[in-house]
Amino acid sequence: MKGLNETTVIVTGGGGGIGRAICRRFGEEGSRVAVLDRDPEAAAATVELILEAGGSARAYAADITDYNAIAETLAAIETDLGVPRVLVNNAGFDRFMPFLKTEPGLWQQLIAVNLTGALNMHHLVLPKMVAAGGGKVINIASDAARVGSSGESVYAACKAGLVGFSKTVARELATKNVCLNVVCPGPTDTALLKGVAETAPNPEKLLEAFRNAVPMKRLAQPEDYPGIVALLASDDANFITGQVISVSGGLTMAG
Ligand SMILES: NC(=O)c1ccc[n+]([C@@H]2O[C@H](COP(=O)([O-])OP(=O)(O)OC[C@H]3O[C@@H](n4cnc5c(N)ncnc54)[C@H](O)[C@@H]3O)[C@@H](O)[C@H]2O)c1
Ligand SMILES: CC(C)C1=CC=C(C(=O)O)[C@@H](O)[C@H]1O
Repeated sequence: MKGLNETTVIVTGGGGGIGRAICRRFGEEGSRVAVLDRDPEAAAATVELILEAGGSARAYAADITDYNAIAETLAAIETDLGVPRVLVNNAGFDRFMPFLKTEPGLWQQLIAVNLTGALNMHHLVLPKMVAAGGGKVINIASDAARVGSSGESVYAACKAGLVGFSKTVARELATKNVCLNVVCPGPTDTALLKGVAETAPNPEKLLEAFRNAVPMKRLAQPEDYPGIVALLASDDANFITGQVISVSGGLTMAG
């Protein structure tokens, strides 16, 4: 893809299922990949895979909910790899529970990671992109934000918030050559979905219901996402901003 070779790319949650697949793709494109994750071993394992394949990557252990820690981590990334031109906000987590059974403590945890964490990343990275003359942000939200998902109310609210936030900042920075777009996965075969399913009374029944809700009748695999993320990060997408794209086998068909 145009414009990704020797470009500095940050992927949050780069040690997880979808994040790792995205990191590997940027490695293949010749980007310098900053694999940011609160799980140091997971981040290191992703870096190992990229290096083995001949790419360039470094691991950064940091929690996106901690503004000051992220500021320090970004300073280190800039020193090691250069100013980021691409940011993929992918870190996220969920607990599956009907809203009336949830407690405010869980809401705060979900909001901290899925919404405030992404705000922290934007607030600290976007000024660098503006100063450098441009950049690309790809936010990984969820089809739960677009069609709703029983048991994921607060998570869905955070992801819908991320969609509205992305469109708004896309407008604010449109003349600064900074493009923000959103990719919405549907149910995907990763640790996050397994964790969600395990908290349901009948995990296999829930996974079957997810499969049946998808017109293409399968769960997504992490490898379903890197193509669209790389495209949106590339120079081929220089006139695309504020868009929301579902990659979910037809679960959401939005005009
Ligand atoms: N798996 C699905 O069904 C599904 C569906 C729709 C959207 N998504 C979204 O896709 C993204 C990736 O999910 P996944 O399925 O690969 O999950 P995953 O659990 O496999 O990976 C998530 C990664 O994020 C990291 N992380 C979590 N909180 C963090 C924090 N505070 N700071 C830094 N790192 C943190 C975890 O350590 C993990 O490595 C998430 O935003 C998720 O909401 C997933
Ligand atoms: C809409 C639905 C079947 C769905 C979308 C997204 C998810 C997510 O984890 O973000 C899924 O768990 C699932 O609920």
